[in-house]
Amino acid sequence: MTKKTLQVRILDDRIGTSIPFPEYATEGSAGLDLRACLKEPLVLEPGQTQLIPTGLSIHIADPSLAAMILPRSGLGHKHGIVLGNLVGLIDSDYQGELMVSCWNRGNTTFTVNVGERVAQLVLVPVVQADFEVVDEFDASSRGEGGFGSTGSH
Ligand SMILES: O=c1ccn([C@H]2C[C@H](O)[C@@H](COP(=O)(O)OP(=O)(O)OP(=O)(O)O)O2)c(=O)[nH]1
Ligand SMILES: [Mg+2]
Repeated sequence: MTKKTLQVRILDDRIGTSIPFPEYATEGSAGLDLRACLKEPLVLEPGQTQLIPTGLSIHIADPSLAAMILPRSGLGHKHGIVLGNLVGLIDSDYQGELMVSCWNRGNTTFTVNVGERVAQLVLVPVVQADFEVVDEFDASSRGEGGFGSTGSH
């Protein structure tokens, strides 16, 4: 396991009191659940998308890292609550509030309660590319085949 110390700012004084500070739910958890730092419950009608504040900002600072905001499987599978941007990518130089775009892709109304865990944050390694422009690539066994070129079995 790699551990990393991240700077975090608490932007809402309910974080750490009535709304728990994010934590890894188990020793093996990859994600930290992000909670809806709302003033009041938010009703999401089918098809609606709302940007939900988390009350937190992080500064990853290290360009070899990023954070991803991913849906929670229970909310997504059972209630159709996923992310309006499908996946959120947090740049290492972003210092603003972590925001979660919640999309009700289901066909029933869903109420997001104050402090509810709406998504999860995963820290991931990043490699920035230096592009070397070439005329041709060394041959590979796949070549230009894609989009099902290897068949369906
Ligand atoms: O779910 C998300 C996605 C992004 N962000 C923040 C962090 C990220 O670093 C910044 C910009 O995100 P992105 O680059 O994906 O959005 P953009 O539409 O390209 O905006 P920008 O022009 O600011 O880069 O917005 C969030 O808080 N939540
Ligand atoms: Mg961008």
